Amino acid sequence: MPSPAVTRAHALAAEGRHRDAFAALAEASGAGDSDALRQLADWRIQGGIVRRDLGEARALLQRAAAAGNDDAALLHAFFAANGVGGPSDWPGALESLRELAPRIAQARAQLDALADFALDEAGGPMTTPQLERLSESPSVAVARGLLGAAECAYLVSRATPMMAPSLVVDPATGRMGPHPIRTCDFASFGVYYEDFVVGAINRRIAALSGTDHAHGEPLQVLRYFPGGEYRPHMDALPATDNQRIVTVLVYLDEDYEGGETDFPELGLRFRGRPGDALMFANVDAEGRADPRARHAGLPVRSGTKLVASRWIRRTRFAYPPPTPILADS
Ligand SMILES: O=C(O)CCC(=O)C(=O)O
Ligand SMILES: [Fe+2]
Repeated sequence: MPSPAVTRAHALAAEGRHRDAFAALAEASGAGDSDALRQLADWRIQGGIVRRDLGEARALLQRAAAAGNDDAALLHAFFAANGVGGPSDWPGALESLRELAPRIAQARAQLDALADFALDEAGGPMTTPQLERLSESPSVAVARGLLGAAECAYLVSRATPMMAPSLVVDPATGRMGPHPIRTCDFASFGVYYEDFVVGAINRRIAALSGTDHAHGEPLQVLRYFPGGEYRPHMDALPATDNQRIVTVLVYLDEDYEGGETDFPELGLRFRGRPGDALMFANVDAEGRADPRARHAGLPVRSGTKLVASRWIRRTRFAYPPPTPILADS
C-alpha cells in the first residue's frame, strides 16, 4: 500500500491536476515520506509530468533509501554503480548491494551472476577475450565467452518479464513502431533496469570495442520464436550527428535452429555459442554508414533464439527527455 500522499498524488494526476499532485508529493517528501520520495524520483526519471532530472532523482532515491525504502535503495545503488545522475561509485554501490542482499532476492541474484568474472574497482573487466576476425573491412569479429553462463541466465531471467513486441524507427516517418522488418520481442535495459550485471556487461562490451560504456544505447535482449526474424538492415541511422558506429551481439542460448546472423554483402553467416559475442563496424573509415555491414537475423526455424544487442554511438548517448506537462517544474 502506498502512503496516503502518494495515493492522493495519483488521484490528482488522474484528474489532470498535475500541479496539485506535484505539490502533494513535494510536501510529503519534505516531511520524509519514503513512498513520496520514491514516487517523486520516478517522476524525475520519467520526465513526463515534471522535468526529467536524473541528478535530482538520485538524490531523492538516496533520501528514500535513508528513510527505509529498500526498493529505492536498490535503484540508488544501480545509479551509483553506473554513473546515472552523478559520478559512478562502483565500490560504494557494491557495498550497498551487499547490505541489501539478505533482504532482496534480486540483489543476491546479481551478486551471484557477478561472480562469473573478476571485475576491477570500477566494474570493468580484468581481461577481455581475444578477437577472431571474420571480415577485415567492414570489421566483423568474434569474442568467445564474453559472458559467462550465469550472466546469460541472469539476463534472460530479467528480460523475460519485460519482453514486448519490437519497435523500430520507420525510415519513412522517423517514428518508432512495430514493423515486419523485426518480428521478435525485445526488452531494453534503460536507467531503471541497468543494474550491476547489465552495467558490468556493458563495461565488458565497451572494453571489447574500445569505446566508453556511456556511448552505448541501452542493452537490449531480443527473443525470436519460430518464424521470427530481423530482416536485412543497417544499424547505422540515416541522419544523425551521433552515429551507431559499432554493434555488439551476444548469443544467450542455443536451443533453436536457424536464426544465424547473416551479412549478405560479405557472404558471412555466424551463430555463436551462449556467451559468444559478435562485434561489427557499421561505419567506414570516414565514419559514414557502411552498406556492406548490412545484416539480418535469419528466421528461426524451431526453438527460441535469445540474443543481447548493444548499439554503440560515436559519443555519449541519452534519449532526449519528454516535454514535461509542468514546464517550470
Ligand atoms: O539477431 C540477430 O542475429 C541480429 C540482431 C541485430 O541485427 C541487431 O540487434 O541489430
Ligand atoms: Fe542489426
